[in-house]
Amino acid sequence: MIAKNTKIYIAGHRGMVGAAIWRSLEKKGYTELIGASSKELDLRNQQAVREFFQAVNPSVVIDAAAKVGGILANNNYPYQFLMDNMLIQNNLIDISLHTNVEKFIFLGSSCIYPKFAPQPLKEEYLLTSSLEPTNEWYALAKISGVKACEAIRKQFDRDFISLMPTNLYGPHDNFDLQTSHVLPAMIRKFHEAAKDGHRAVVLWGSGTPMREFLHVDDMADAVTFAMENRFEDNLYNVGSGVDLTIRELAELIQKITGHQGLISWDTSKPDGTPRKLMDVSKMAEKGWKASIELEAGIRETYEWFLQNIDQVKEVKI
Ligand SMILES: NC(=O)C1=CN([C@@H]2O[C@H](COP(=O)(O)OP(=O)(O)OC[C@H]3O[C@@H](n4cnc5c(N)ncnc54)[C@H](OP(=O)(O)O)[C@@H]3O)[C@@H](O)[C@H]2O)C=CC1
Ligand SMILES: C[C@H]1O[C@H](OP(=O)(O)OP(=O)(O)OC[C@H]2O[C@@H](n3cnc4c(=O)[nH]c(N)nc43)[C@H](O)[C@@H]2O)[C@@H](O)[C@@H](O)C1=O
Repeated sequence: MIAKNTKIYIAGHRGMVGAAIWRSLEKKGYTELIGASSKELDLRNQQAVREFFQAVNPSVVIDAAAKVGGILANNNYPYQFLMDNMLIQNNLIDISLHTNVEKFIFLGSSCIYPKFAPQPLKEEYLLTSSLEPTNEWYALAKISGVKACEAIRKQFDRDFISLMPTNLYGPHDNFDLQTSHVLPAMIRKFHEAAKDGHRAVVLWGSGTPMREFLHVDDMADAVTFAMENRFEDNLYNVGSGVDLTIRELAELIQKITGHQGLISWDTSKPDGTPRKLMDVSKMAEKGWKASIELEAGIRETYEWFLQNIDQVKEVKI
């Protein structure tokens, strides 16, 4: 049982996931939420992180801060995706081990699993064969974060755990067409093409890869659940357990946005992993499952996009 006045530091609280975790914890009555923007605290700076922890002394740390992007950004900026993520997570994990942090939640990604692993992806498939090249840098950083938390559990018996989210979407996503993930990119592309006389929309790759999507409010709910319950293992997948092809996703978003033009596929862009459906039975056994259905979640995200169209986030690397 965690007291409602426990000091909870959400690293990356202005990001899509961090903001959703903040909303979820606030709704549940937690009163001592702590956040700092990257301008206020650059988590790559170890000394600054130490001073921040000395000042705020959190009991719970949720690491939702990372260099994040879609397939092209991952492929184009391997060094930043590897190094920024290792620096951020290493500083947070190490200072949390050496201070009074009682619970640490690390967020990884489904891309940590091997490119051709059997489907659905079970937690035990980690490190059984090679990674997908477009995001192996990011995946390696995330794997080292998972292993650091596992080492701390094993050696010091501290409650450090890792949640592996599938592809996420929702309010406050990144809508920059060069750096975003596929779902916000499609919302923007179809919306703008519909407004522009229903011109053709150009999408990337072949359209055949399959992806699983989870609404960020479900993700935040899973993080809150993991914070409030003791988990015996280190690693838990978090997903909806359902996937579809990129082409099917395009048709769904085309319908939701009312676009009536053609779709063409730019096959000079990478497809990435052919499929990465999570096995979510371990979280289900603990008592958590997703509740937001994909079409309803995209409709809500599209509404949010329309209402925030002049100020949607566009992340540059
Ligand atoms: N989006 C997705 O589909 C998925 C996300 N995840 C994981 O979820 C977590 C959150 O992702 P998401 O919310 O989508 O990403 P966002 O890009 O929306 O948010 C990332 C946050 O990290 C912060 N941040 C980045 N670099 C630094 C830094 N050097 N110092 C301090 N803060 C920094 C940013 O702070 P600021 O805004 O102040 O600059 C931002 O708030 C990440 O760990 C990601 O790997 C996992 C799977 C899928
Ligand atoms: C969450 C996950 O996200 C990344 O992996 P990804 O799932 O491959 O990323 P994505 O969402 O950008 O693409 C999914 C699929 O969709 C296709 N696609 C079509 N048209 C557009 C398009 O317009 N934009 C984008 N971005 N993709 C498109 C694209 O070609 C690909 O086949 C990781 O690098 C890593 O960061 C990670 O962990």
